[in-house]
Amino acid sequence: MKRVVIKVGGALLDQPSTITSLFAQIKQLQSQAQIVLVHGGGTLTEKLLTQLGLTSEKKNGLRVTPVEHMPIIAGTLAGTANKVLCAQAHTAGLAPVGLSLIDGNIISCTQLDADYGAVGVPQANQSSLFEVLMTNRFLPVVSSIGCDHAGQLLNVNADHAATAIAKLLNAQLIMLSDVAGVLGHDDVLIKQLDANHSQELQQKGVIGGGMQVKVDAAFQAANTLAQPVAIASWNDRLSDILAAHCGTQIISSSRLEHA
Ligand SMILES: Nc1ncnc2c1ncn2[C@@H]1O[C@H](COP(=O)(O)OP(=O)(O)O)[C@@H](O)[C@H]1O
Ligand SMILES: CC(=O)N[C@@H](CCC(=O)OP(=O)(O)O)C(=O)O
Repeated sequence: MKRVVIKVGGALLDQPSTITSLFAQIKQLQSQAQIVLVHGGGTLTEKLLTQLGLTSEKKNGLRVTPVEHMPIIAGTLAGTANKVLCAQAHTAGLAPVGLSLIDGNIISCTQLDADYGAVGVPQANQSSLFEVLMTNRFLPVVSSIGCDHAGQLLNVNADHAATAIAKLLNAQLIMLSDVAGVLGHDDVLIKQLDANHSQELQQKGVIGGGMQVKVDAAFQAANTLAQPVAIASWNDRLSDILAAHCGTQIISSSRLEHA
């Protein structure tokens, strides 16, 4: 059966009707595909850190994470964000199983760089837990909290986590966010984006912040999987995204060479 990894940004948590619609579509899609949902929670994390009087800086789109912030970040991502989504999936008649990257040794992580603190770089590791769950029609709902060899909790960007999971499962990857896809000059939606065009737009600052991280992660996945990755809006229909009728298709280098 075809496999699809769907990544949703954490701002989705503020859109209850969109969550309801998305889970209804996931339920339908489960008859044709094995699905894993990977989620972020950046906005929720930011809100709680601010409420606690802590400042949080982003560097190249990644949250610099002092080790002492990790209990709060693990709480929002693997706790609140994960459980709210699982509860909504349950209400939609799905059978969610909330996981982090640590569970079942799905993804191994190393620390990115001391300058970023407890930020992890994820790598595909072991798929057996996913196989068991998906074969039995459970919906894995995965947060981007990982750990290193020594057991230190790490904050992994959720786009990076989704890419590692798509590679692990050799799955089609769909990244859903609060925009129609990658926007070019004058905010016009780019339907197909190749590496050269992306580099040009990044240099001009047209693609920036969180979208830069997402696009780079999508290229990594597209190149490894040798198939396009979709970046689209969570208001688009999943069937339309899978048919490449909306959003941006991130095109792998190998596709270009063979085009
Ligand atoms: N060229 C671009 N096209 C679309 N969005 C962009 C672009 N450049 C920067 N962005 C910003 O990136 C955001 C999406 O990234 P991010 O907030 O990290 O998403 P998510 O939390 O869903 O992973 C958009 O809401 C937009 O503000
Ligand atoms: C290292 C890093 O950047 N971690 C992210 C993890 C959450 C995330 O990626 O959430 P979204 O998908 O909603 O942006 C963060 O702390 O915001």
